[in-house]
Amino acid sequence: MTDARHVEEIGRVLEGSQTGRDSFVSASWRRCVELYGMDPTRADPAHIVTEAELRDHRKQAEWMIAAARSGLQSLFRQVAGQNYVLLLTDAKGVCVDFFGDDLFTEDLRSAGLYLGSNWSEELAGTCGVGACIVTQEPVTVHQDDHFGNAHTVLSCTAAPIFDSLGQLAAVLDISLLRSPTPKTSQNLAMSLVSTAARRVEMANLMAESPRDWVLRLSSSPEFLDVDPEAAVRLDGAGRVLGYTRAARRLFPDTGPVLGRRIDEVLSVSVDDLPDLMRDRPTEERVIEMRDGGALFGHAIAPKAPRLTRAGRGDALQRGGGPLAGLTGGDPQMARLVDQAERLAPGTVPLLITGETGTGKTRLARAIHMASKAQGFINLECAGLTPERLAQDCLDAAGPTTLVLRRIEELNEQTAIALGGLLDRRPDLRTLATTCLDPARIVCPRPLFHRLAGCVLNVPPLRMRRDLDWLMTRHLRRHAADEIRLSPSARAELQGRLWPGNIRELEQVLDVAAALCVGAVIDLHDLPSPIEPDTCSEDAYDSDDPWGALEQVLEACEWNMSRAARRFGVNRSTILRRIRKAGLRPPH
Ligand SMILES: Nc1ncnc2c1ncn2[C@@H]1O[C@H](COP(=O)(O)OP(=O)(O)OP(=O)(O)O)[C@@H](O)[C@H]1O
Repeated sequence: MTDARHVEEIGRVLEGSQTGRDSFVSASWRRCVELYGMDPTRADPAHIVTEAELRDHRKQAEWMIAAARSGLQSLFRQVAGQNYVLLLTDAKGVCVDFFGDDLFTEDLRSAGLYLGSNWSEELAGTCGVGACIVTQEPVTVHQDDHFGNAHTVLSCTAAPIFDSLGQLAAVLDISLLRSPTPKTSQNLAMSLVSTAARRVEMANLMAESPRDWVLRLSSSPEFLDVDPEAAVRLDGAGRVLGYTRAARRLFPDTGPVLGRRIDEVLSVSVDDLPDLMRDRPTEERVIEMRDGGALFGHAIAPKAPRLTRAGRGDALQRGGGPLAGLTGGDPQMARLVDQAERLAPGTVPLLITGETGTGKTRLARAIHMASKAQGFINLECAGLTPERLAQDCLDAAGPTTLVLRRIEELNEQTAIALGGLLDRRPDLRTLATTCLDPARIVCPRPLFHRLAGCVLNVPPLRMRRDLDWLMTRHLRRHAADEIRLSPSARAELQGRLWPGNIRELEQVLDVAAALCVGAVIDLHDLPSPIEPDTCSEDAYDSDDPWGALEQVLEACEWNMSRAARRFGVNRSTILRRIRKAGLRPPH
């Protein structure tokens, strides 16, 4: 349609004619002229908020950006290569997160499709985001559905995202710079964006609710546990604390639902929740609906106060203890902690291996605390003389833990003296640490075997899945006030290689906490990453970094972009390497 015909059609709609447009489009055109005084012939430039305003918008939408990010990433993966761009706007229409193809950056900028652009109807005229904010429903605003001539090449499909109190929180928009003429060509986009918005609401509700019951609902038993349609959050008395949009539609229309008991709005009571838990087959977890239909329910019980590790059941039953606090659920660390807990009370000498800063000494201390030994001697092997060794050990009587840091640095005389000391003092239990592969430690073999009764390997930070937990815990413990990381700073840190491991992480966070103004550490507050350390050894072999591909992918939960950042390559290289290595993501 030419510009003149578009303007002429808007004129006819204003006079009350039906031109075959969707009614929400005609209504929006009328508002554009009559309420906002807009002129469709004028090609207004995109409305971009200032840097400072954008920071404010992003800050207020921080929780939503964090909840939406992985949903947006997976949606962007689904449409990759098809020229779609994804925008997440806040409830005011300002774009606070953005995914687009770098190849089209210029085109996207000139169409106003980038961070900070304001797509509210009163500024941008009829458009996907604006219409979605007004109608609070998913919409497609296709080509000349747009009010202003500047936007009639675009096709925008947008779905609303609601917070758990039922308020509009954000809009997820998927836009095309060039699209086929029929509007129906965007039906698939509509389905994708609506599904993504539903999942973001679900993720947000789950993240808010660790101490509450969550009842997830689905119309099909097959999808109940994997991709439910709706969810409600309940307190211990069964009162509704929050819900997703789809759940709200299942409740009666009359009056507010928040604070009411679940049995007043659905045919299920708090006492039924245990019967709807995962140990029952999905098809048995039926909830009769008042209209005669049925839904399937999945009740998730409140989490116990803080589960720090995903270890084995029996290990969990042994409870907290000094070792449990070493991991936030990383599977490798959980196994290590489990082994350490079993070995700690005995007298077997342990050799703790791992790159610099991974926490070997910290593990040694925790093992000592979980042991029966009373005395604790902690010695650095570099420069250690036989006299100093003898002197320090003389002072300790009774069962004593002797930590020998960096055993590879022990000189020959001290190694001989250590052998003699261990002969004389059977109550000394050694916990030796090393950055080297045990096979490369130069030390008399008899002594080596006396030190390495069992080898415990501490994983490097880049292989750990509890990086988020470590960051949050360090900030909480060491930074003054309530300092948090912005989503972009967190994403940047998640992508680093951490050659200095936890020690480096702590330093980076301390620097960032000191530099940031206010309570949020942003990207520019982070010091640059340091070069890989020569002590970082075999696990990340610089001759064959791809040998660690599968481990890195697992540590990144198969997030290709994050893995790409860790290797310092782009996503397509990672994909090629995955194919070459014949790896498959876990289901
Ligand atoms: N599990 C953990 N949780 C939190 N902080 C940790 C953990 N492990 C180590 N750290 C912190 O990381 C830093 C380095 O730890 P540690 O000195 O034990 O490393 P290391 O492997 O012995 O290093 P090196 O080999 O260079 O001596 C310390 O500040 C320690 O408190």
